[in-house]
Amino acid sequence: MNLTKIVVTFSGYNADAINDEIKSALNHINDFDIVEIRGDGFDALNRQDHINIVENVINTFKAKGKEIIYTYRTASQGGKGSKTTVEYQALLQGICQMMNIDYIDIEVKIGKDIVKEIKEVADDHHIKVLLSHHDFKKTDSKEEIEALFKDMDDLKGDVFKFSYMPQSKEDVLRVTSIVQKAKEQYGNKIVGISMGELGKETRLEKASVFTYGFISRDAAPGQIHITELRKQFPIKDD
Ligand SMILES: O=C1C[C@@](O)(C(=O)O)C[C@@H](O)[C@@H]1O
Repeated sequence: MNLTKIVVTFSGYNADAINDEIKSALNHINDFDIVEIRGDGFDALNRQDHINIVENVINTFKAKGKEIIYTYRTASQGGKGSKTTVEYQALLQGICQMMNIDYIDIEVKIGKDIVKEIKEVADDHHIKVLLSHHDFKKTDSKEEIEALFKDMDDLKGDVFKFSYMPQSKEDVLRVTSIVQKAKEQYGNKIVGISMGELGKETRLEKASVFTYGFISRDAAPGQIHITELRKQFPIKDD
């Protein structure tokens, strides 16, 4: 078994676009382990249409033995989501109550109390909590990233993930070394991404527990097609 799981991100903006991604993913079924549904991608749809898409993805890929992450990326973290904090909390809690997912992505900067309240609902439904932080402009300092992990640890996340935009090679190297160190400290639960062309190599490193790739179109700068990722992380039976 590989320690790094490949996550395919579905970033379609409506049912047709998601259906295309589903179809392509079914044709590449061995190239990924987990499906990430980006709920902010189809934020413009009404509640029932939103639920139908999520259910469709879950039903299709759970039957194939894949795990599911639900993510709603807010605009403040580089996503398309325009929900208020109150709406964000209600959406994530509702998804945990209704949907058979494995992980819920919670943006840690939303506020500790809100993270705790969403986590309570996730725990009740045996859903793992993936605490995330993104910055599409810069990379935080070593001290800031360490403080971020400390917060994620205090909040008892199952996975700690950050994705930063590098401005220099040093930013990329800082991310790589922090992921290694944090893995030693917290265990195999760290995902550290340096975005863009400059940071691409971080998506091929084995220290991260997940690596995110695309099937139809990239959901973040520097994302790699899942078939390329599978070459780096071949399926092993041991
Ligand atoms: O957090 C991540 C990682 C990501 O931002 C990336 O850089 O591949 C893509 C997002 O869909 C996902 O939620």
